[in-house]
Amino acid sequence: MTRDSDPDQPEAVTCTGLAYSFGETNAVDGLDLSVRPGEVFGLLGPNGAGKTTAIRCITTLLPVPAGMVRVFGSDAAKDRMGVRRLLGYVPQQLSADAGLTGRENVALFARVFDVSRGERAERVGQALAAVDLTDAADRLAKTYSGGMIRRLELAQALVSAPRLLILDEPTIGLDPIARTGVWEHINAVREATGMTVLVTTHYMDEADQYCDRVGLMHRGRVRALGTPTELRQGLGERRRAEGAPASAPLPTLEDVFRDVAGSGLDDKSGDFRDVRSTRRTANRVG
Ligand SMILES: Nc1ncnc2c1ncn2[C@@H]1O[C@H](COP(=O)(O)OP(=O)(O)OP(=O)(O)O)[C@@H](O)[C@H]1O
Repeated sequence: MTRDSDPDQPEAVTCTGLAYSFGETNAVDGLDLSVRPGEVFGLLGPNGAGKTTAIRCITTLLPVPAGMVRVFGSDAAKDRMGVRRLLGYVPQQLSADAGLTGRENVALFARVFDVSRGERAERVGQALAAVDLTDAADRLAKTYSGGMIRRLELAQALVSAPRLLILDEPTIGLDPIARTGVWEHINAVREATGMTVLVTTHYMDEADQYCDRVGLMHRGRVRALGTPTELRQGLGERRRAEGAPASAPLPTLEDVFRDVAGSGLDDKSGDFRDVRSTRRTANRVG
């Protein structure tokens, strides 16, 4: 799935030494990150690793107090509107309005993102079709399942035809079938448009299956970077060098993460924020 970079095209995202603190908490602490045009890049990490904060700096929703962020060459600190025009963002929080139909929800985003009046109806229809919601388009969003709502939010982000789609935990709280559905639609749009995708997730199995490259983030920084296979093979080789039998199964991405983050996967998961974000999604389903 990995695409070669075009040397003439700037990186989709470059973060250099990005830092962001909430009071005493260094949420992002010297983040270096590079996302190549056309790839699906997964930013992985436990609760509190700094993923959402980094994403919010990249989307210009938070300022860049230290370091540098560029999106397709545009500086997020100096050209916020220029950066915003390049991206579609699906936040963790609910962005669909339960009291509007699917079509009205997407049309609202088309207006906000300056899709020209003449093109609007067609682009809204295309975005809904891309996520397989044409038949449900004229039903109120409050009648949608959790997976349909996530796909509707995807359509909202896609209606402006972004070069970079940023998704924060797109499948949290969804059942396995709905999770697969969300990913299949992301991939189909990516294949059709060449769009770059930056996604955060806790789900190592999803990252392994769907991401071209992943960055394992822990305590505000990327601690390991590569394709899922490279990272798994790298740990396997290291374990063999340390005496593991050659017949031992290839480590999983979760093994790699535990190796990088120590107990990081366990010590914060299930905390208040984790519960709150899962509940937010659960509320959508109800
Ligand atoms: N608005 C805020 N005020 C104070 N501290 C915050 C705020 N938002 C995040 N933090 C803290 O910053 C750190 C990084 O949080 P962030 O949400 O970026 O992590 P994350 O990796 O996205 O976690 P999650 O997977 O739970 O979304 C955490 O210690 C968190 O408690």
